[in-house]
Amino acid sequence: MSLRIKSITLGDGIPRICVPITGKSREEILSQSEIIARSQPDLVEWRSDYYEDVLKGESALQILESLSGIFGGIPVIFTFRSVEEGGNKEISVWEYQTLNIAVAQQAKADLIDVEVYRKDFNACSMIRQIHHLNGKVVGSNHNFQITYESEKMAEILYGMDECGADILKLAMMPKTPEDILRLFEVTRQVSDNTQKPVVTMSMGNLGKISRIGGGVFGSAITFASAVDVSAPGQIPLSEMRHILATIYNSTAKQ
Ligand SMILES: O=C1C[C@@](O)(C(=O)O)C[C@@H](O)[C@@H]1O
Repeated sequence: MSLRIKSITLGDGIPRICVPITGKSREEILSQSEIIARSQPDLVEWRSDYYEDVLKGESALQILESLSGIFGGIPVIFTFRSVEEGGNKEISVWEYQTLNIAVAQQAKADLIDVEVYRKDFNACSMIRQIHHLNGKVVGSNHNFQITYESEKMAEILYGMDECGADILKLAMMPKTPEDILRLFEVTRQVSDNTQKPVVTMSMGNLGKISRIGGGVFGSAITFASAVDVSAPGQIPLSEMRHILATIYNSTAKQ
């Protein structure tokens, strides 16, 4: 059920807070990171698809080298989010594979996000390659329009598990409060039936309750903003800390 990454434990009942880095240039990424590091979140996610030079030579690896220095003991997730799943930059399957494998080889990122249901892409094989390089994987899937039927959501999460992902993550957009209830139900069911941490969120304003309450149903990470949001509905880090401390009676840093 729980997974240890550096000094943090995921999946022990208290959600950990992950803050995204969304700078467009090297300068912006590093200055955001300095600010974020000062607020000491549990994890950070570098959303490399925001970075204008991400696909140029070794630029992404150079940024990761700097981030590992800035964040020290705070785990860093490397994510390239494709346009199809709500990201900012087009990337071919070949470029996506090359980039993620280069990041795994470099071994500066603690987790690599892999879009398990990307079209014409063998995610299971990529996950095996990343594991071979001693990397760890966040399997992910997103829909910014709708919330799938419950069965489909469960299938997606179990499919990531079968494929070998170390963390199973699903982000949906709710149209009704019932959509959020269904996401909670699936989160509870899947997290009870897998050894892996499950991470789910309902996005947008309506879905904010899932970012706060998802941990009660088994979601292991919640994303909060320190400088900029990387998805609709993210709550500022300082507010999130207070709310989580109240709900989970945790000793999380304030
Ligand atoms: O998968 C996720 C979750 C997310 O989409 C959210 O809704 O908080 C934010 C993304 O940056 C991250 O990669």
